Amino acid sequence: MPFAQFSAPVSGTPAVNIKVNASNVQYSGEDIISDYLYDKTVVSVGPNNSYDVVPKKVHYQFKTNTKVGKVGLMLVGWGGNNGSTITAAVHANKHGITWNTRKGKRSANYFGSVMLASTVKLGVDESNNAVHVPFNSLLPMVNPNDIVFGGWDISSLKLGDAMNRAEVFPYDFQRQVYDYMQEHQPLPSIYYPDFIAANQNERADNVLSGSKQDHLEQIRKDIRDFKSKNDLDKVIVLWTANTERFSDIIDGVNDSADSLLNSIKNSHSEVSPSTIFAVASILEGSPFINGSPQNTLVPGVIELAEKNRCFVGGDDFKTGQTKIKSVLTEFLVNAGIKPIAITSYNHLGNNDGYNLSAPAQFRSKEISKSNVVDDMVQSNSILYKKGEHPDHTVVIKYVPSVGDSKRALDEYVSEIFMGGLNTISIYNTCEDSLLASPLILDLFLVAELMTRVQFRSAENSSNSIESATWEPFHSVLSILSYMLKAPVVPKNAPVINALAKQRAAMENIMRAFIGLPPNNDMVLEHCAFH
Ligand SMILES: NC(=O)c1ccc[n+]([C@@H]2O[C@H](COP(=O)([O-])OP(=O)(O)OC[C@H]3O[C@@H](n4cnc5c(N)ncnc54)[C@H](O)[C@@H]3O)[C@@H](O)[C@H]2O)c1
Ligand SMILES: O=P([O-])([O-])O[C@@H]1[C@@H](O)[C@H](O)[C@@H](O)[C@H](O)[C@@H]1O
Repeated sequence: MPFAQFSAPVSGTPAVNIKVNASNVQYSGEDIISDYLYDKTVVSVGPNNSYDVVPKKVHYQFKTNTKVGKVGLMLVGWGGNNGSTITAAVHANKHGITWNTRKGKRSANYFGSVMLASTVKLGVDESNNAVHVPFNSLLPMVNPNDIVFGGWDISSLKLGDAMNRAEVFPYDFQRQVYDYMQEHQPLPSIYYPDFIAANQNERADNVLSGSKQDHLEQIRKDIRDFKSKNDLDKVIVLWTANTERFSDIIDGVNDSADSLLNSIKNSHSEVSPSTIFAVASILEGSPFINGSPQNTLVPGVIELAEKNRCFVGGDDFKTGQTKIKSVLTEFLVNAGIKPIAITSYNHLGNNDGYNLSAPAQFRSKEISKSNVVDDMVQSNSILYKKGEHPDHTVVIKYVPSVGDSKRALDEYVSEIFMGGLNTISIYNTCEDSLLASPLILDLFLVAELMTRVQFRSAENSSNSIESATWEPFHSVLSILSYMLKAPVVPKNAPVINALAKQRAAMENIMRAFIGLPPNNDMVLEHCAFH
């Protein structure tokens, strides 16, 4: 069977054509079917700290459809810094735009996207040297240059003017993409002032009237119209609008799918705009991803997604200060060093910072930024007693003059050998939107891939795997965790924030889809004398 040409990574590197020649992998029509033995080590802790360890192999089969199709991405908050930045960047990559800066000519790229600008070790060559390939070449993925953008904003600015307002790109770049961007007009959106900072009112000139049910039906219609107008095979909806306050979780209001749908019908005040977008997306069969910290994915949304076998993911893009925290804390704790204080301060001057200058919106961000060390701390009972954790403080200040060029200052104080103390201080100028917007692509690309994957397992059955039914992954896409500060996971699943573990999970799951074992870096080939 001629092998499907996977989409080339668009940053100018040549297309990579991976074909796995093994008895456990079949290329059948449009599908890649892999037979996979999942290694699981079951541990039983007995008396006197005795650990009984049983290695197990669980049989899975994965089926990945290789037909990518034409896919749309609808951004909520399209006219914001992230939304306008990613749209402009895709236009620039698509049209090969270069621009002049004080440091010389610059070309479009996708740096900062783990799928498009990072590599994975595929295996070793005949001399046992590692062979690395672009992450997105492991499986067929959307070429980002082909993404059809759409979306909503409570601000009516067209995307060219929104890009100008964002002040992220230099003039020589903006002038070259302006006309492409002005073709994009955000659709009117849902605006409930109670959920975002009052200071956002000044830009809210593009809002829907009517009841919450009217809003739900309008957003659903917008998704349908966008899909048919652009002749799309599927649409993914991603929230990159302002941070909302948390919604109270109330029995009978948003604790179940039925109660949530009923609350929307009754225009209950506790149903947020982002939750209505999530419900609309799910009812239209479009995956919904939350790039902000608020609890959009209330229990009613999760249940609705599960009932409709539709994907949801979130929360809050993990970009600069928090991404480093999820690496540094893992390094310290795994080195047997005990962080006792983590102080994260940052100031920024963009509209996100303006919105976060309000207490309720800051609280949402404080929560998502504060829980990121929990799994690493809880993994080491030598350093931390049960319930013990480092002092962890998050401060965010709004300083208009720095604009999108957020400044992050962090201090890590740790207990080291024999009562010593170690202090690590970091000053990080994170260009907020240039770090966050590539993650919009990663969330989109991985979520889209997952819509084409089914699996079956015989783990909890005495029947053969062939008699098991193919099913999609759980609706809550925890595989997206690497891109998110506060990963939402299926009920009873562990929350993993350690960045290296998150990346390894994403890589090894995709390797399993093409029948390859997990990467382990043991390099035993190089351990012999001869
Ligand atoms: N580095 C980053 O930029 C970064 C990192 C992590 C998370 N985030 C989060 O991503 C989100 C967007 O960040 P940004 O810098 O683009 O912010 P932004 O303020 O520039 O953009 C948000 C946009 O959403 C619009 N908006 C607000 N409410 C809306 C609604 N109900 N419907 C449609 N549009 C609405 C606003 O008009 C604005 O254009 C924020 O929640 C932010 O906290 C940003
Ligand atoms: O860089 P990071 O910590 O991942 O995330 C950022 C925060 O540091 C910043 O305070 C906030 O304004 C941005 O929206 C973003 O959330």
